[in-house]
Amino acid sequence: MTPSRWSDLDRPPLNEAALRRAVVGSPLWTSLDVVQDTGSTNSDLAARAAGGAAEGAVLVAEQQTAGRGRLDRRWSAPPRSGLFFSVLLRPGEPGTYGGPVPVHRWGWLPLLAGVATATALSRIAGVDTALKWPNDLLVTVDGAERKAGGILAERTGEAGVVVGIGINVTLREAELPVPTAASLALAGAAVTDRDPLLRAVLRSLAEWYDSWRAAGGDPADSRLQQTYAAGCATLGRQVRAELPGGRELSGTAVAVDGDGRLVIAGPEGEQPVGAGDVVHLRPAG
Ligand SMILES: Nc1ncnc2c1ncn2[C@@H]1O[C@H](COP(=O)(O)OP(=O)(O)OP(=O)(O)O)[C@@H](O)[C@H]1O
Ligand SMILES: O=C(O)CCCC[C@@H]1SC[C@@H]2NC(=O)N[C@@H]21
Repeated sequence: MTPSRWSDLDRPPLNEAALRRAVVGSPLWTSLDVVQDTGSTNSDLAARAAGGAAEGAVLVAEQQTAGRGRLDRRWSAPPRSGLFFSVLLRPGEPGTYGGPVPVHRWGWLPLLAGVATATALSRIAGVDTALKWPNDLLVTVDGAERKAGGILAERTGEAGVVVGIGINVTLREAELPVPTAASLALAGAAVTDRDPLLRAVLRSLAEWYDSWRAAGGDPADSRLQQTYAAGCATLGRQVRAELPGGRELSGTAVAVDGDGRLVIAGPEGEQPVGAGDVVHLRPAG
């Protein structure tokens, strides 16, 4: 058997038809497509959004050749080794519960996606994840916190946001793109079959998005803020932020505010920083 046949056995394809049956028509999700190979699902879905795609479109790739992370970083992983997908949300359009969500609240969307993913992974795979603000999913492997997933939220048009989620599922140590990365398998996940993992994450995402919208985007009203704070590895830690203009801010991360910004308590008092700023976590201890 050739190596590629081995990896086929190891990493079966997603079952697009079954995923579609399970997901489309359930609350929020209006379409689901699996593509074999593309640059970035975030870029592709943004193009579809510009063409008028409805809220709730889901685009999944078996392989990405130009996966993107926050702050212009790359996201790379071997074909079928994880879940690489994007969803289209339209918080700027009126919804079931009334008017659009005010734009200043949209900073919560990547954090919401982190909470939804962490909740689902804990429930279905028994993996405990911590959230590194704003949107890294950390797992603990041999006592060290390592990144098993990331979220990239990008505005599209006036009313839309594409939320991209990357989760390392079956990557082995030798395949990790950076030594600080990890996978669910390395963290001892009980489930590494990507179909049920994806279904669980999408179900959880729909539930959290629904309650956030029902609360008009106020994270305090929808349990989101307290759930995020409880699962956030950044809070209580020493951080260093690089702000626009080359300024630096060091202090303790004390809260995440109503707009999703990290509040840092430093020598000059408390200051919120946004997801566009670079925040480094100082090692624990
Ligand atoms: N599959 C992947 N899994 C984890 N990280 C990945 C993956 N692909 C690319 N990366 C990139 O590797 C880097 C590692 O993430 P990590 O959070 O450790 O670094 P960082 O954000 O630069 O750290 P810090 O902000 O604490 O200085 C990130 O830039 C991330 O985008
Ligand atoms: O770590 C980060 O900064 C975010 C990584 C986000 C990766 C996902 S994979 C699916 C979607 N498409 C992309 O190009 N990026 C996101």
